[in-house]
Amino acid sequence: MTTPWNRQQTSTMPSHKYRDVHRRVDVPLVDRTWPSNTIESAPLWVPVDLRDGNQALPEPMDPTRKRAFFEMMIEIGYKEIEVGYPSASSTDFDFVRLLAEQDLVPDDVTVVVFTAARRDLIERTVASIDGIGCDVVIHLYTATAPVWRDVVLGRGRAELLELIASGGRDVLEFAGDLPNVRFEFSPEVFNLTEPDYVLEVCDTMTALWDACPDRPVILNLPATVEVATPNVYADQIELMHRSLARRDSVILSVHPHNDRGTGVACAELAVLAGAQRVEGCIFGNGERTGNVDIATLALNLHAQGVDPMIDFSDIDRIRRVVEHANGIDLHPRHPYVGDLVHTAFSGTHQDAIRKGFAARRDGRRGQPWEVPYLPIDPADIGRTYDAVIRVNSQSGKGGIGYLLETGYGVRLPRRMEIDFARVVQAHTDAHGSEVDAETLWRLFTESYLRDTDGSECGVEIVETHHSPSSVSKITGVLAIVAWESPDSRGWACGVGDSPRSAAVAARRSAGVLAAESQASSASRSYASL
Ligand SMILES: CC(=O)SCCNC(=O)CCNC(=O)[C@H](O)C(C)(C)COP(=O)(O)OP(=O)(O)OC[C@H]1O[C@@H](n2cnc3c(N)ncnc32)[C@H](O)[C@@H]1OP(=O)(O)O
Ligand SMILES: CC(C)C(=O)C(=O)O
Repeated sequence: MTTPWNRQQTSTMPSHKYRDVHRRVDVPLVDRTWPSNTIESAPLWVPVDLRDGNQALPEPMDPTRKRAFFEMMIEIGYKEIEVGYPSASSTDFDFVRLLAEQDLVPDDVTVVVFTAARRDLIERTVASIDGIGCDVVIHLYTATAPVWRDVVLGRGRAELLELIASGGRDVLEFAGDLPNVRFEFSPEVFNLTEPDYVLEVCDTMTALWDACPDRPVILNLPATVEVATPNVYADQIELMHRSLARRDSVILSVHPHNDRGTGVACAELAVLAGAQRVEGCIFGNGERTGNVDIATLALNLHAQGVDPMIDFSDIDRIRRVVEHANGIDLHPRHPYVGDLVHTAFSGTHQDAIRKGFAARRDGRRGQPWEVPYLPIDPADIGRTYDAVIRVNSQSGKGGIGYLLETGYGVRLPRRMEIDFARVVQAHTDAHGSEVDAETLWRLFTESYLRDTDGSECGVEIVETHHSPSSVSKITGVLAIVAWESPDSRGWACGVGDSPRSAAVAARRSAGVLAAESQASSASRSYASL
């Protein structure tokens, strides 16, 4: 029998065209340890925006944009930066020359230059770093996965290994004697390469380049096109971590892309599995759906109490530089940096955030951050609390009260908040749009602070209280109003069954009091209520 819960879904997608990655790559790891690990310190970060990010842009960066991006990366603390593919274009080559000739790289920063395993390209790459004063990594790559071997490069396993080794020898010939140069190799499409073959290739390179603890070789294992769930990548990395020769002379690096939307998860699990270094782009620009977002990775660490060692305390400035350099705007929901990521529109979330803030004010200040719905304190990354709560038709009294309180210093009592929320709901239902604090204040004034003929009554509600228990015989709502005019200033209170009637009573009383002398009204103290 067909019931609503076992109804057959209809197949319309040609999914039979694709093979599960397990059928393409067998990862022989059964005793994986990464699921039990935790990340306790930041990996080495390497932004590749100026190379991998740049090669994905409709309009690659000009020298000015590249330089601004590079300088910003240095300011916020990156110590190793891939600066280009010098043999790709004169712009890329000239940028590396600019860094070399104008000595623009601080002593404690290493630059990475990228090249395919082709002698002419390697020679030009080495020419680009001639005379540069800083440390340099020459990053050699060749794809190793079967489809690339067969379709793109037209070489079998042994022939391709020889092509790569020959590139490695060219690197040694041109740059082996340069004391400030180290080497990196990437088996492009590592994640779709047979584990035994990629291990053979990597071990060949570390032997050829004589990896040693004083001059370690970087082996960078990319998920060039993300094709599997992140646990598969983690298994692949752990297998390499445990199998590589000269492991103590290898810096194990990862380079995830984000085709399945899980680049961040891949990088995090890879670090659990033994990766020491992560290449990616700040906010995740890059080929197709992007390189892994190393800003998100860093702030994820921050959010779990681990210092990311990169300064994101002014995230909006970083964002402006990145958007300008790439010519691509960030999504308003982009993790950490998007315009809307610290904003709650919905009522129950606003209520919880407001209570979370109040709890911190009331004594939890020094304690670990635990404000509902806000994974980090927006102030850590230079954001104010202004946008944390915004009001529309999905909002409730908590959010409305929060905006009045932060915008106008008016703290409404519970019953008055409930009453006023109805007024606001009627407004948002009628208009459909968001209301800002100014509009809320106008609605509030119109509802509670105007006389029946619509004229301003010249007083302002500064505070209202719900029947304080210390005041016997008063039931209902107490409203306090204040006024200030050239002749007098003071405050008054009123009691009523509803917020509205309390406000009216307070205003009446204010009207009387305002006529009295300032001295006599000022002598009434809060406590006497
Ligand atoms: C995953 C990645 O991000 S890899 C980096 C990709 N980035 C880029 O390609 C950006 C910069 N590239 C370029 O500007 C150009 O491709 C250049 C200058 C490097 C080379 O340009 P061209 O000489 O015109 O070659 P083209 O790009 O058309 O083709 C690449 C050739 O190199 C071969 N090749 C590709 N990758 C490699 C490699 N890693 N090692 C050796 N040879 C390679 C290809 O098989 C092809 O050879 P073929 O012409 O014999 O078929
Ligand atoms: C070759 C490597 C580093 C790369 O850019 C990739 O695989 O995406």
